[in-house]
Amino acid sequence: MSDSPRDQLARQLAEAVAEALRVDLTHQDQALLVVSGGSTPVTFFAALAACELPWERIQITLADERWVAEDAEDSNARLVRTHLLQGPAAAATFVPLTTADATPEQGAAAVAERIAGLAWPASVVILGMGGDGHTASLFPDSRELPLALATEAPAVAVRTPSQPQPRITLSAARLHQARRHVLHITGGDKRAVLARALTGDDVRELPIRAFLACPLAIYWAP
Ligand SMILES: O=C1O[C@H](COP(=O)(O)O)[C@@H](O)[C@H](O)[C@H]1O
Repeated sequence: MSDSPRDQLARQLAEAVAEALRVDLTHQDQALLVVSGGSTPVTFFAALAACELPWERIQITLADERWVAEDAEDSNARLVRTHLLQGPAAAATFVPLTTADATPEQGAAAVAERIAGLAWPASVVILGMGGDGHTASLFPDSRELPLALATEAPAVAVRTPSQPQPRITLSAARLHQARRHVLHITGGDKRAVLARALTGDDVRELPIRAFLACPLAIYWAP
């Protein structure tokens, strides 16, 4: 791996996540890791896959997903399979957020049941963030945002005008069920969005605000 600040950050995050999983596995049989999709986590996934861990005792799921086929270019599950579930890490149990149903509304109940059966609280929830302040698929312009912020259901189907595909997201309540929360972001633009989020409290304007008090460990590089 090269030594750019983003690569260094990815390695530091991977080491911290691996250590958190090891600590939790000293007192529980299975540990759950919730990861985000998008472009930011690729180097982190590769760094985590290289860590020595009892992978067969680790469950991995996603914070959110586009309702697309698992082998689609923009599938978060595909990203996880390609970059994280490699080598010994392939022994982890990966729980995707899509079903064969045509829409997320049709598949949400089955996904919710699948998610509820995992080893909560998660050891770590790793969130990403978009330039609009969305995290997971909690988008400011989504009609389902108030539901996803308020419901106790594990997963919510989401339609978002700014996004080409329908999506499914873990609810804010479910994402809160973790021992540790991390925000993994890069670049000056996202730093500025985070700074704006820290100075206000309207969660519907910048949904990342729902997690700022978790507490949230910030992993940022230029
Ligand atoms: O759409 C999504 O975007 C965010 C941020 O992605 P990035 O490409 O800017 O890193 C991501 O956290 C989320 O899981 C994903 O579905």
